[in-house]
This record gives sequence, structure tokens and C-alpha cells, in this order.
Amino acid sequence: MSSPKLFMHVQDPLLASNLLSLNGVRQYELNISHQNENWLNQLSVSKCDVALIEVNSLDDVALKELINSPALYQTEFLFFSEGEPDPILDCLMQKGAGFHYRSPYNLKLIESSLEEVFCDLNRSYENTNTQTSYLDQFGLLVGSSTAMHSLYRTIRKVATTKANAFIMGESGTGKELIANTMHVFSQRAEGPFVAINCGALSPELIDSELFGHVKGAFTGAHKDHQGVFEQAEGGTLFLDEVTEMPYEQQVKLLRVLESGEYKPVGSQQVKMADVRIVAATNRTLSDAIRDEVFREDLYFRLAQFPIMVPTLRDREGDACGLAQHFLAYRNAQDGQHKHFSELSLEKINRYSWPGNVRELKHAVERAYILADSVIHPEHLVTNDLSDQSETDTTAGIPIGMRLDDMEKIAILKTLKNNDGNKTDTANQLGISVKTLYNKLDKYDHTDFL
Ligand SMILES: Nc1ncnc2c1ncn2[C@@H]1O[C@H](COP(=O)(O)OP(=O)(O)OP(=O)(O)O)[C@@H](O)[C@H]1O
Repeated sequence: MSSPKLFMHVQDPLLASNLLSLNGVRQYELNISHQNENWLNQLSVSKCDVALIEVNSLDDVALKELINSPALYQTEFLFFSEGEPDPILDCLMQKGAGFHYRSPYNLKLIESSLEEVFCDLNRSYENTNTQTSYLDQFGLLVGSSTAMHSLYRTIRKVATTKANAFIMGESGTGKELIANTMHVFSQRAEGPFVAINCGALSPELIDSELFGHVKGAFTGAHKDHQGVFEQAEGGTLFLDEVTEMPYEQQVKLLRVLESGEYKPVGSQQVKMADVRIVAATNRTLSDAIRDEVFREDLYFRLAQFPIMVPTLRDREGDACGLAQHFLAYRNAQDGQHKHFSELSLEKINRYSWPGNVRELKHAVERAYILADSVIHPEHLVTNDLSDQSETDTTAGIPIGMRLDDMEKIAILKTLKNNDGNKTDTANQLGISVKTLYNKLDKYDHTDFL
């Protein structure tokens, strides 16, 4: 984030050193001019927000030029003079140039004026930043931290190979985005990218979801249905939460990976799969294998390239950057100018984000809905147990809140209360797990990008 800039053209050494010793001056990005003439040109080019100008050191020509210069309206001026009457300076003051301090100077007053101007400017810098994102982006991934840049390099290398990849990382770290980015950079980019959540598949329909079925294969199979292997033909199939797939189906998946062959349910026709598999889990794999939840042989088939995703707390600086990024996109979507207060940014920076980017994105979304124009810390509800703000902000529902926003808040709040457990959340909300997955998926994909 850039900070306000201060231009200084003061030739009296004592005054210059007095001004430079003020905290009010040092908090700006400084631009000091030593040229007697041409200072106005230098000021115009530097686009400084504040200018400290010693009038006695100037010739009248430059000062006269300032009367008609755009710089007069773009910059806040603090003039310093010995106090001789000066019609040009009077004219500038009439045009609203700013402050005129006469010798002897009261440094305390100057300091407080500069502080005030700095605060106002910072507020407007925050405002303009509500519309922009300043993080680097690779494919679909946003983040400027060293950890993310190292991940980008890995993805670029793996993407161009034919190997299957296994992405491991905590929930909400962006594993699906990584898989999608890998697809975008692969030679299969022209083909489809199909993502399924293995945890959301109903056990009765899982074979059909994976391999498809033919009409009449079972009651309710009124027409042929393409499974995900066929849908992803020529492209990439992303198996999210693969460790949640029932153990028996894992054997079938292993067979397809070994031979490339599969049969739709109810069909005798063998089909050949031409897909690249990218799988992901947020479980600790060694535990899942030890507890016989996940087959070790399947792991070795899938993990030709294991990729570890850094947690958000290991991506220094990215939490605030992503929050600004999400807010900028949300503002752009609704034509709004909402922005974070300094304290909210501090809160975002301090918190450990156990639910990673998803938790952050949802927190920004909720705050955006609840805040009028400034997002204060109490609008940012986190899983932090010491955070009491939730009761304050969501106890009363703002009048006129959209019904779909209310539904979103109810879902995210219940999910948070259940520590991310989707089955318990769906039960409490009275909806199916599949509906919950669909809604979360919609929030993940439509809100910001
Ligand atoms: N680096 C990132 N840049 C931008 N958005 C991100 C990033 N990482 C994650 N997101 C967003 O966070 C949300 C969660 O991401 P994603 O679904 O890819 O996480 P995941 O690791 O697959 O989660 P889970 O393990 O629960 O399936 C999505 O809305 C995604 O767009």
C-alpha cells in the first residue's frame, strides 16, 4: 500500500531541520527539492499530497505560476514566510491553497496540522484501495508470499507432465484452485476440468457418478448418464476429499488408474479413460492409511507428484492482501466503496485463520454484508474463541437485508459453530449434505472472482 507523499522546498537550514525533526513530517514519503527555480515543475511531476514551501526563498514568478497550476488543487500547501505582505500569497490563500505560517513558527501547531492532513489522506488512500488488489496472481491463485511463489513454481513444473498429482493441505487452502491452475497450464487446457467432491457422493450412486450408467441399469435410470471419467475426457478430473471415498470404490478407482478401463453401470462395453487425475485431501495421509480409511496402493498410484499446500498463516502478508483482494472484487460487483479500518486489518493480520482462505473469504463476505461503509473489527467474525463480536453484529438482522444474504450468514455461522463438520451443519439446518455442498460451492465460486 503506498503512503502519502510530502514535498519540501525550504532553504533556511534551521527551518528545514526543525521541520524534518517533526514526526508529522517523517511519516510521509519525503521528496526534498533543492532547486531554486523549477520547484513547481518538480512538485507537479512528483504528485505529492502535501507541500511545505518557504515563500521567502522563492522568486515571484514560480509563486505566480502556482496560481494557475493544477498542483494548487492537487496538493495541500503549508507556506512559511517572514510575514511581509505578499499579494501573490494572499491570492493563493484565497484560492484555498492551505496554511500560511508566519515567523516565529509554532512547531507544535505545524505538527498537529500535518498529523490531521496525514489522517485525512490516509483515509482517502484506504478508500481508493477498496477498488484494487495488490497481490500477485498465478493462474487462478492469488498471493505474493514466498510460500505461494514456491508453490507457483512447483505447479508450473508439474502441470506440463502427464503425471497424476496429489495435493495435500488443510481445508480451505485452495486445493481445488491449484488443481484447476494445473489444468490451465497443462497440455489438456483445451479439454474440460471436472471437479467432484468424493465426500459428497451418496454411497448408492457413487459408481454411477464416477463411471456413468446406461438406461435401465437400476430403478430410476431413465436415460444414459455420463460419469465424471467420461465428462472429463481429454481433460483433468479433480477428486477432492478422495480419502472420503468408500473403501470398496477405492479398489475400482485403482483399477481404472492401472488399466485406464472402466464400465458404466449396467453396460458390458469397456471404455478407455483419457483423463489426468489430480486428487486432494485435507486429512493427514499417514493416519488415513494406518486407520484403513484410505488404501496405500491407491495413494502411490495417485501421488506421482505430491504437492503440499502452505496454510494461510504460513503466507506472510497474504491474509491482509487477500482480504483487500476479495473486498475489491465485491465492491466492483456492487459498485460500492466499502473499506477496512486500520484495526480490522490488524485483526486480519493477527488472527491465525485455521479455516484458511475459505474462512477469510467468508469472513470478508459477512463483514461486507453487515458493514455500511467501513468494515470494523466487530464485523469480522472469526473462529477465535476470544472474539466476542459475533453476538454483537449478527444478533440483530439489518432491516432490508437480502434473503439470500441471510441464508448465507445462517449457513456460514452454523458451519463455523460445528467446526466445519458438514454433516452436522446440514442436519441442523434441515437440508441435505449435497444441498449444503452445492451452496458452499456456489459461495466459493461466485462471490468474488
Ligand atoms: N490463493 C487463493 N487465491 C484466491 N482465492 C483462493 C485462494 N485459495 C483459496 N481461495 C478461495 O478459497 C475458497 C476455498 O478454496 P478451495 O475450495 O480451493 O480450498 P480446498 O483446499 O480445496 O478446500 P477443501 O479441502 O475444504 O475442499 C475458494 O472460494 C477459493 O476460491
